[in-house]
Amino acid sequence: MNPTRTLIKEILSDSKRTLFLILFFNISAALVSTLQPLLFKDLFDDILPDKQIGTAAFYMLLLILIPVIYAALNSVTSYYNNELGNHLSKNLRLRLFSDVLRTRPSNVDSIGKGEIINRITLQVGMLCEIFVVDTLMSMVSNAILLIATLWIMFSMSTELTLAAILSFPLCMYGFKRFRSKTERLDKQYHGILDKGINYLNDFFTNLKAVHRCNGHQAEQKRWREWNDEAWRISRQSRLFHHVVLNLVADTVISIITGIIYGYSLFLILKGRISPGTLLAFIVILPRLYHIFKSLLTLNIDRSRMTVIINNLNDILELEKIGSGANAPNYSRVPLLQMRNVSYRYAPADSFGITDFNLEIQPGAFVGIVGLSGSGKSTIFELIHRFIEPDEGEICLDGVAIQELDIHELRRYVGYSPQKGVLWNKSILDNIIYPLQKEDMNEETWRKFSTAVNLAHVDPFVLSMPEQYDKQVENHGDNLSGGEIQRILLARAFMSEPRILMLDEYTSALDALTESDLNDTLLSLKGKQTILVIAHRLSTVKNADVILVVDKGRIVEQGSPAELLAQQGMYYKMVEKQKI
Ligand SMILES: Nc1ncnc2c1ncn2[C@@H]1O[C@H](COP(=O)(O)OP(=O)(O)OP(=O)(O)O)[C@@H](O)[C@H]1O
Repeated sequence: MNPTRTLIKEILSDSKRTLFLILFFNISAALVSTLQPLLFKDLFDDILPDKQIGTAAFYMLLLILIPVIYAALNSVTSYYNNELGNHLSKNLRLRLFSDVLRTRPSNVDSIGKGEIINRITLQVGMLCEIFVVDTLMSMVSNAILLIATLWIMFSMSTELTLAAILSFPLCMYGFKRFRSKTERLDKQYHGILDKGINYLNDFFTNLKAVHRCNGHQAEQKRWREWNDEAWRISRQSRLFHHVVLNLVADTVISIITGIIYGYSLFLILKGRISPGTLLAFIVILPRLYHIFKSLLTLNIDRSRMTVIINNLNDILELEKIGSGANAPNYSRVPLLQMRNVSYRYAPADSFGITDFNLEIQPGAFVGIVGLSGSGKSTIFELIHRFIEPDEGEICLDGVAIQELDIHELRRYVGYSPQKGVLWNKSILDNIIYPLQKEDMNEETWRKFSTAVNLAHVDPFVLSMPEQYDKQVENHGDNLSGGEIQRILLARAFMSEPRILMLDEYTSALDALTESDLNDTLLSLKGKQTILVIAHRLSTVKNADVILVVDKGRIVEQGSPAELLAQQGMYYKMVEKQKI
């Protein structure tokens, strides 16, 4: 099953009217265009020799009108082609985007963000253009035109028509051989564009680092290298498409046309065809070969489409996050359990989390501490289902988290991550995300007001001239680290989660603000479960329980006083942080 092809069929199934209109105007244009050679034949064989001046003038008028009508019919066809192409590209993009939304963020990286951007935008556009304009419609219109043209040709001279169509299998053989080469070149061409967009994406994310580290020359070199490669591939591809293919096709066609003209002269001399027939053939032959050429390049277009379709299949086939159907019980704070949970980021990694067993009582305030890279954030990533355990299970009130609706789970369990980024929108929009200002009602404004109070956002926002309307630039460049942390914290409070997971939320805060936020967490104690990862141990000094994680395992567990008395790892960390 090819998911992109199935999707295209699905989308086109509700465009039957447009498809019918395209077919109708195509057939009309084909029929109108075949009249011209017939008129020429009549004019030169009968009307002019008989000196029927009035009829000749009428024929001349028709000869002028036919191309105009043909062009008008083609314009209408193009309009509907365009409509169909736009309908297809819009719906393909919508569907691909919704698939990306349902994909685990780490899986998105397996293709690359830049690559996905390129595929969803440019490649979808190209696919629709090639598919609708060059392939589907070209196939239909050329097939119709071919039938009409051959019918007229046979009616004028069977032997000349047979000679003219002999060239078809010859060209067909020649073009078949080019298909694999086109496919390879197209794959390279799209690959290099993907790579370029990925690089630019990376470059703009690191723009400040480039300036900070004087990386101008290094980046100039990388960009030049990409351009050199892109130029080489694009040159090869264009040379092949425009020069080799066109040259070969046109040369073969010209030779055959020359032979046919010579043969027609021979037939005229023998009295087997009239000069009018020759004239009609002179008009019709280029058209016939144009049809042949279009039908033959269809093969090439199909291979170009295959490359893009395979790229889109990669996106549609990315593993989606499964969702259960159960809704969590918002009226209570749940018991959180991790039973024998193990997870490795990659098979070769020695650990992520190993054999983790944990039971967190409803309403507990839990501090999670440990050395850098010991696996603390991995716990939160597992609970929020960004990753799934290789072994064991995580339960809320005895229900495995996979059985809960994924969106409900993420509302029920709030998560403020260590490396959070802001949207380039206002501070208000960032806090209420995913709500929008126009969606806000009395209830959500109440939640907003509570959230900004709890996160101590007011003190810095109200001192700004634009206050909550202040626009965030470059994902937070115009705000301090501590301000960003408080905005993200307020966002986590907005959904009033039953479990709140905060990863290093005070790392960028001054001691006074940290102390205010510690008071906030104390005030929430018992009302919701709070899990806090912290390197600054002052952040978790009020915790009921401290978990000390080392190399993916819980090595110590107990109240701060108990752990201090044990004089183990926690004790050493506290001692080291004393001034
Ligand atoms: N997305 C990932 N892919 C592969 N390995 C990862 C990924 N994220 C984390 N790791 C690795 O897993 C281990 C645990 O990482 P984790 O982020 O859980 O540590 P941490 O205790 O939160 O560290 P820190 O205190 O520095 O934030 C580390 O060795 C880290 O390099």
